[in-house]
Amino acid sequence: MLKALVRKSQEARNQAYCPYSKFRVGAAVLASNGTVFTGCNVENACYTAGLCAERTAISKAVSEGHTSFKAIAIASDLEDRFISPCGACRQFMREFGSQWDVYLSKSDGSYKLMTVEELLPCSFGPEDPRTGENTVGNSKL
Ligand SMILES: O=c1ccn([C@H]2C[C@H](O)[C@@H](CO)O2)c(=O)[nH]1
Ligand SMILES: [Zn+2]
Repeated sequence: MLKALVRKSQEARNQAYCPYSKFRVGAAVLASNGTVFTGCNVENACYTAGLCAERTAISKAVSEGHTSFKAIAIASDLEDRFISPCGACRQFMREFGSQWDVYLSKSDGSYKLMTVEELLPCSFGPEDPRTGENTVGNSKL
């Protein structure tokens, strides 16, 4: 089951579009209803416009109506190190909760399990901004 999610992230890695870094990354996110969405990194000649694999996969899921997730697996070609998501991806995951699982894998498919909370402690999330009709700026009326 989780091995299967890691395998799907490895398959997605094959689609990586990374002519600049040549660093292939794949991700597979498991929605709460059991559907899996995959993604790869998508780089751009304007380097800063590039997308990470994790955000590609999560955006595919959200754009098809899924905002509740059980787990995400991430794969790279690193042999001796577990791939570790960048800060932007950690925050992107956290938008959809802190208590879900992140499988960080090595190229041989071995993995380390961490929660979003462990990857991004003391986080800022959707519950935090106090905006809306009963507030002015940051002050609750
Ligand atoms: O967790 C990660 C780390 C890096 N990358 C991508 C971004 C860029 O395309 C390349 C090199 O940083 O790898 C990901 O997609 N996910
Ligand atoms: Zn990232």
